[in-house]
Amino acid sequence: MADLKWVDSARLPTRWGLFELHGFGDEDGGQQAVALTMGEVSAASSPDQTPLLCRIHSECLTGDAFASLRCDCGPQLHLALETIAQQGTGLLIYLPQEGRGVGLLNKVKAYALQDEGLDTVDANLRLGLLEDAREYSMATAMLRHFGVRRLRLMTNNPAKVEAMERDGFTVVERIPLQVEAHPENAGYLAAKKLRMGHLFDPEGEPDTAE
Ligand SMILES: Nc1nc2c(ncn2[C@@H]2O[C@H](COP(=O)(O)OP(=O)(O)OP(=O)(O)O)[C@@H](O)[C@H]2O)c(=O)[nH]1
Ligand SMILES: [Zn+2]
Repeated sequence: MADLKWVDSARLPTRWGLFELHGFGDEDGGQQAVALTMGEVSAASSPDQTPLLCRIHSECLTGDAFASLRCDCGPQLHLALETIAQQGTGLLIYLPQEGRGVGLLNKVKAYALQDEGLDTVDANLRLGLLEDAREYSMATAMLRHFGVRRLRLMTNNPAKVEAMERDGFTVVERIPLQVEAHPENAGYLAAKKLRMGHLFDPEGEPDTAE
């Protein structure tokens, strides 16, 4: 369970517009994370609170920073920020849970196994790791800081919706975050759909089914 506290906030101009960057950390500095907001996100925790457009993004160094085509993370991150900017209000939480929570070096090992033919799930299992080791207590701590209870969550992953609901948040709407597929990530996207239950079409058409 994360005991995250707000540390400070600063302006963050981006190509999509001006965001505010909020830093959070625990007492001993062992856990750190940031969130970006645009517009007025804090609201009273009333049952009829206007739901907030949110993205809870899992860190992916290769996709987010190096524009890797092995996954869809970089374009999803950019699309989420663009969508928030278009709507004028929203929150992006950037969680330090590289490699679905198994860490950067394990992800490199998993990629090496995938280069030999395993899919993204079997590669983790072969390494003795969970297929998805993420937990969302840092995200829920940040949502509570902002007073957000009701979300319009940008994700293709039903497990993320369930995790938020389990923690007492209401996901009023799941907004698909589907980006263009490439030959390099087609297998990865198909594995996420078939083996991890992600709600999207690997051919490229958004799947809005709940
Ligand atoms: N272990 C492992 N992690 C991966 C792999 N490819 C991407 N990741 C990590 O997966 C995380 C992103 O998860 P995804 O499964 O792509 O998507 P999601 O966050 O569950 O769902 P969306 O909300 O729709 O993006 C990031 O932390 C990536 O670093 C892989 O092949 N193996
Ligand atoms: Zn990625």
